[in-house]
Amino acid sequence: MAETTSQPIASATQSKATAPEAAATAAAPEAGPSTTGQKEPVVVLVIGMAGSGKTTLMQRLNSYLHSKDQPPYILNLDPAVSHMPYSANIDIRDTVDYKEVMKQYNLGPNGGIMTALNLFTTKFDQVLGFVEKRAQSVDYVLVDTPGQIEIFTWSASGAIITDAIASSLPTVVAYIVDTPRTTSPATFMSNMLYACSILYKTRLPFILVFNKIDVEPHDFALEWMADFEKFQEALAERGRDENGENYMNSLMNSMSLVLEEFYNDIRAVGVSAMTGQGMKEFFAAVEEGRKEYEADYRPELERLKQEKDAKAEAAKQAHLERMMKDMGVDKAPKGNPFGPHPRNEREDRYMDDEGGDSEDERIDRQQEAEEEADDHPEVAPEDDDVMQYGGHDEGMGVWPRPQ
Ligand SMILES: Nc1nc2c(ncn2[C@@H]2O[C@H](COP(=O)(O)OP(=O)(O)OP(=O)(O)O)[C@@H](O)[C@H]2O)c(=O)[nH]1
Repeated sequence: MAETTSQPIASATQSKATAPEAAATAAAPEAGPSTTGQKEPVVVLVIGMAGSGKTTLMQRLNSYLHSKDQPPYILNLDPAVSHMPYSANIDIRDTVDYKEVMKQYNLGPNGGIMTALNLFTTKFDQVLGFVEKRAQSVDYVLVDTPGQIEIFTWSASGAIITDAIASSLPTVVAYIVDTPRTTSPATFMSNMLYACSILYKTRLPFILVFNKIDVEPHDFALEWMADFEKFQEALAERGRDENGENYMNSLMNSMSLVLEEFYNDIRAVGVSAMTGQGMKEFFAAVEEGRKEYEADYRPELERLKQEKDAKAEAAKQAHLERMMKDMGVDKAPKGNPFGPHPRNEREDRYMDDEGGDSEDERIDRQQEAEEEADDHPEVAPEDDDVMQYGGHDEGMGVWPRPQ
């Protein structure tokens, strides 16, 4: 697997902020410290519907960071991207040729992309190794995902990649919205429900990125998110189908609570990947996301890890106990290493001679022996035989005793 150095292809365009998000007040991009005291980059997972502008935004973010002297580390996970206006450090296309995959496995384009991603996932530990090696020298890791959003968000490989990245480095999801195509209330709601489902699936800090604000400012979206009645008014006006039926109303009402909760949880920024508007706000939101990761996600990750370790330990113990039971030693009385079955002669001897007595019994036996010795000092000690043939005693001369 090859690793290359990313280069800015377009020049960075400094822009004025257009949207009055709270994020706008934050400073220029600055990667923060980890709880371990080591510098860690933030991973930005760029996810969005086909055509929302992910690749163009990746290029814009790349050139913006280069202009700030903070070149990012870039991963491209889209095997089907035909034109990539920036160079990635790690590109899935260098590892898997999705067209070849289509041919060999007799698949259509989506199946080819999905299988290519699955194959790449088997190598993802290596990819993560590369990223971790560069963790000290970069502030941002940008990840472009396949255009067919569901291939990444609802596939096993997408989940494995997301979890692997998020358990290794602070990670933020940037959900890209094609703003000009989202002005209809029905499309807006569908897009928000999709974003909501990704938030609840990944549980990662989330940024709604309204792209293409050079064509359509995203004020309407912010208003709908802040004031649900305004959204309902828009829906009443524009949500009718060709027969004049407002088919979305009842669905909207039942979804309203879910979405209100969702809007409370996320931050939204407006950007233009084309002109470079909103970059500062975007990176301020990423910084907030990093803090949220440290405050909420990482402790939860640690807790889950401890829980998993405890479960693994319990499973190990249960396995051991089962094994002991199978061997018949699980209910062995204390001091009897032979288990509950009737003891044979050899085992009896062991128990009587050395292993079977408890500490108290041994002390009693010792006392009895001492009392016996006091009462009958003329009786030689039990081990006298041994002394006769091998030892040396100063008072008694050299052994063996002369006969
Ligand atoms: N006006 C305008 N056009 C944009 C902007 N961002 C992207 N586009 C255009 O939108 C189209 C799609 O952009 P891409 O970057 O290819 O979108 P994508 O999400 O990567 O598309 P897939 O690879 O199909 O998923 C292109 O024609 C871009 O030039 C923007 O901020 N403003």
